Amino acid sequence: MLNSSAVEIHRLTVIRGKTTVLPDLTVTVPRGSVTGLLGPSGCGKSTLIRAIAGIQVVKAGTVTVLDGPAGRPEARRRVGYVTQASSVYPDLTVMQNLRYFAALTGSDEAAALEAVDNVGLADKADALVADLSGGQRTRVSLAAALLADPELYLLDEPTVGLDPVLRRDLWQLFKRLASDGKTLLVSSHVMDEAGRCDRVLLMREGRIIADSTPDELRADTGQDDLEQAFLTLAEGAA
Ligand SMILES: Nc1ncnc2c1ncn2[C@@H]1O[C@H](COP(=O)(O)OP(=O)(O)OP(=O)(O)O)[C@@H](O)[C@H]1O
Repeated sequence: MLNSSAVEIHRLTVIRGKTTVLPDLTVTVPRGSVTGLLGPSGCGKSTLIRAIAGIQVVKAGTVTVLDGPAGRPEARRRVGYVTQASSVYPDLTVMQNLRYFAALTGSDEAAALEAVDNVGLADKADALVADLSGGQRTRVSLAAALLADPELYLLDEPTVGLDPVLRRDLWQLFKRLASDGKTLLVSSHVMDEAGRCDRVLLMREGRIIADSTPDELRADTGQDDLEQAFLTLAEGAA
């Protein structure tokens, strides 16, 4: 039987340089839902996502992804990892990139066009990736990930710098993917994005200070505004 968690992390410790970024972190990510990883810049969100993607050296603890160790070759095919640093070819156009990724994944031209449309880049289909903004490049990477149709999406700040309409559209896309049974872990430092998630992990200084639904967060802190809820929790944790 499938484990109900797509990701299970037990007592993870990660040291980067001289800093203990994740001191002793235990958390799970439920399947078939959108989990937000929220917290201020530098709190360790990217490091945690890297550990789940299997590309982070870990000092101690275990990271189980889709019922096996993170980073094993079979898991890499089933996990779509979209980073802030774009992983597409700058000297190709958006569609040329997507055709390339479509060929790799056995998808067709229609699927490539649909992926470009899904990330709101139809009007940039013929633009060189080198000429796009950082947020647009991230979305080209996201479109490439969509073509691979992974079970688990690890999205590191996919909505950074986007206007409200595009942000809303992307969150609707994430919801659709989750309703198709995909698992999404989406990091952001914008607290109002927490309200769009099924579950929210609030991080501060390498620790999870809340693992909850948005409604539970509001009820537990007595704050309607999730930014205020975070501040209440952060003060309590300090
Ligand atoms: N290559 C590195 N070497 C040493 N320390 C690093 C390295 N990369 C990150 N760090 C440190 O690890 C900590 C966590 O960084 P991380 O990128 O995981 O945070 P984050 O929450 O994703 O931040 P942001 O929202 O700004 O991307 C920070 O204190 C950062 O300075």
